Order: sequence, then C-alpha cells, then structure tokens
Amino acid sequence: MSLEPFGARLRRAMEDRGPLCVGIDPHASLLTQWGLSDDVAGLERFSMTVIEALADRVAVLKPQSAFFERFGSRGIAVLEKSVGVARAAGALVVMDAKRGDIGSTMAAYAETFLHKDAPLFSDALTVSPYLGYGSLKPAVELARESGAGLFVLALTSNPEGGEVQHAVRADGRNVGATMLGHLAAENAGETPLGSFGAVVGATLGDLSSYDLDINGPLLAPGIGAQGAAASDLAGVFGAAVRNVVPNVSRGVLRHGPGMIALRESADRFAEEIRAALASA
Ligand SMILES: O=c1ccn([C@@H]2O[C@H](COP(=O)(O)O)[C@@H](O)[C@H]2O)c(=O)[nH]1
Repeated sequence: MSLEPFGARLRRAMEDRGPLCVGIDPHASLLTQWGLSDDVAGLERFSMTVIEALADRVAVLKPQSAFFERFGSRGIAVLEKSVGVARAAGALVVMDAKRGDIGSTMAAYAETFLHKDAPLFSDALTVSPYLGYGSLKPAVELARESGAGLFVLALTSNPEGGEVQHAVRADGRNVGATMLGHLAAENAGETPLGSFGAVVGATLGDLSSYDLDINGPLLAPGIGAQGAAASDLAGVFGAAVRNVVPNVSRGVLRHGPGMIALRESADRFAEEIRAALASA
C-alpha cells in the first residue's frame, strides 16, 4: 500500500511542528568538534544523536548522503539505519542525494530512494534537473506511486549556481524559472500541497521576479552557516513563504554533542522562523 502523498504529509507536519528542516551533515570537522572519531563509529554516534534529539520535534530531517557515502558501504549502512530510525520517530526524511542522470539510470536512482520497499526509502529525495527536466520522469512517476516527493534544484543557495540557473533560454525565461514552471505543472490541482518541491536558497535576496507559486514546498537551505537568517525569509519568498521549508544544518549541529543544546538551538531557529512567518 502506498503512503498518503508527501505534500499532504508535509503540510500536516509543518502545521503540527513548524516548517523547520534540520540537516544531518556529519562534516569531519563536526565529528572532531563533538569529540568523535572521523570513522564509521563516529558517524553513527553523530547521526543517532541528532535523530534522538530532534526527530520528535522538527518536521523534517535531511541527511546529506555525501557525508555517509564518504565511508563506503558501512557509511551507507549508517545512512539506512538513520532513515529508518528517524522515520519511526516521527520525522519526515528528505534524502539529500541530488541525483540526476539519463532517464534509464534515473529509474534506478528512483528505485533506490523512492520505491516503498527499498532499504533507503525516504519521504522525499533531492534531484538535479540539469540533464533536462524530462530525465526526472521515472522519479516523478515512482514518487507518485509510492506517496513520496521530490525536491528539484531550481535556484540553489550557492553563488556559483547562477551561471546555470540564470541562463536565459530562447523563450526568454531563465533556467531556474523553467524548473519552477515544470513543478507548478506537476502540482496542479493537488491539495493541500503538491509533492514536487523546488530547492530555492534562502541566500538569494529578492526573488520577486520569479513565480514561486508552484503549489508545492520550497526547500530553502542557506540559513545559518551560509549567512541567511530566518528574518530574511519573507523578503526572499514573498507570499510563497507559507510553503517554505527552511533548512539549517551546521547552524544547529555546531551546538552538539549535547542533546539539550541541540534541541535548544533547533527551538531557537523554529521560533525565529515562526516569528518571521507571523509578520510576513
Ligand atoms: O542549494 C542548495 C542545495 C542543498 N544544500 C544543502 O543543504 C545543506 C546546508 O547546510 P548548512 O550547513 O546549513 O549550510 C547542505 O547539506 C547542502 O548540501 C545547500 O546548501 N544549498
């Protein structure tokens, strides 16, 4: 049996817990800072600590796959355990793996993360559309079938993203806007929220020249370590701010390894976000 669509599950979680997404990004420097070894044991302790501290209070946890893949198959085993434990504890899990390839290979990535029986099944997956949006079709189809979601890189938080995403097409629209248009079409008619989201950086300043009304979630990394703040959200996203899922990774994780300090940090960001949305 497939799950209720991701968009509906996410909207409920946002209403119940607030929209904050905390990243599980076990940087080597953070492992050291937490007094952990830079090995699989340290990785597992780090990830389980974050999950135990936060999975029952934030809407979304976002493991960054790269930091687990770094340790090979045993790192992937920790990732698999993390996804299962976090989901069982009540958080939605967005797998940040940014997959993208030709359609036939994309189908295998989709099986890996979006098939309901897959060991790494996640509530949603980040994907790259830069082999053409159409190459993501197998992931879109399997996500629909499983009740999962996607977050498509549209306007990323890093300064280098513009050279691709701001490139102007023959029809006058830029590439980022084109991705937003595809997502709006995917989500048309869905209530209370579509399952096909965009990644749009909180670092990007005024985005009023973009139509962010895609009837889907906007995953917004960049708060904390990359310099954006919760108070920037209304200015960046305008009316679309109610669909924003702000991500903070290092900004929270740097307060570990104590669980109370992790919780207090996440609660502070959640409160700042709540205040920013209330005044928007
Ligand atoms: O445009 C993007 C897309 C993804 N990310 C990811 O989000 C987190 C941000 O971590 P911070 O420590 O809060 O900077 C990280 O996993 C990135 O890979 C992004 O930053 N920007």
